[in-house]
Amino acid sequence: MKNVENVTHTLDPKVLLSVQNLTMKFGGLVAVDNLSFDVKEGEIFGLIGPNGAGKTTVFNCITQFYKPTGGELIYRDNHDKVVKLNHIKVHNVVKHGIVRTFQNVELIWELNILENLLIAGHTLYKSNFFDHMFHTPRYKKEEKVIREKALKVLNDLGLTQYMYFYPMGLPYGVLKLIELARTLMTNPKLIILDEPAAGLNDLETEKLTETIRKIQSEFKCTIFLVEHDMGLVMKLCDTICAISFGKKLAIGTPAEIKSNPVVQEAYLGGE
Ligand SMILES: Nc1ncnc2c1ncn2[C@@H]1O[C@H](COP(=O)(O)OP(=O)(O)OP(=O)(O)O)[C@@H](O)[C@H]1O
Repeated sequence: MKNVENVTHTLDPKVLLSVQNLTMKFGGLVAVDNLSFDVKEGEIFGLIGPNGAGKTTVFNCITQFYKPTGGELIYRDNHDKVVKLNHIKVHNVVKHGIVRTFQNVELIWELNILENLLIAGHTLYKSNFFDHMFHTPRYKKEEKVIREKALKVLNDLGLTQYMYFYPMGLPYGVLKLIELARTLMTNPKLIILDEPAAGLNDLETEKLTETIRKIQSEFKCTIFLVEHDMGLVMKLCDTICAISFGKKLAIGTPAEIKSNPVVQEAYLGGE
């Protein structure tokens, strides 16, 4: 029998992820309703909408945490292979170059920052249990490569000074940057950020904006974010898709979305 994870599909060369007629129902509730949009390779794409609009559900469908009720998610992976994410198992999504952060900081509090990054890099290991048990040359070589990568990522994001600190007690803004650093350990193509600026002050938000831009340009990643801070979304995103009750209201540049009367109505209720 053919393995469905290996079936190839077609996709416009400029597009990294194509969300096609995505629908997610929870019993009688339609959280995402026949939603379609494309995320272009290398862009910063924002998904916005009022509370309960279905934004997190879209994320959860892309990462296969939820299996969509309907529609297709077509994606060009880090081996340039076009795959249908619906066929990928949730634990294999990261191997295709998709990584996400959550609304709350999700670091391992018992490990220092460097160790947190090393753990995140484990998906890159090719060595097996035997290699790990007996610290074989293959294991030692991989350890060295992953450690060098972690040190480089920390340096590139200006976080080297925190390398041996434990997360507890570090400023929230720094923890958010460390989460971003951690996502880079899996060599991602698509980074999904769930409300990255939530809980940050203005200065921290400014630093976060800079770091996201750096990740886009220097690490050549595509960024897909959900964010309630409209200032940040308008400043950072190349393309914005606005949704309400799981349906698409509009898609376009920040200026187009800002001046769209349907989007204004959904946010302000026509006031
Ligand atoms: N696992 C679930 N079971 C049942 N209903 C759910 C589940 N997950 C989400 N929902 C419902 O789906 C709808 C969309 O929720 P979702 O969390 O995707 O919205 P959101 O746009 O991310 O909201 P917020 O901005 O408040 O985070 C809501 O009505 C929510 O209650």
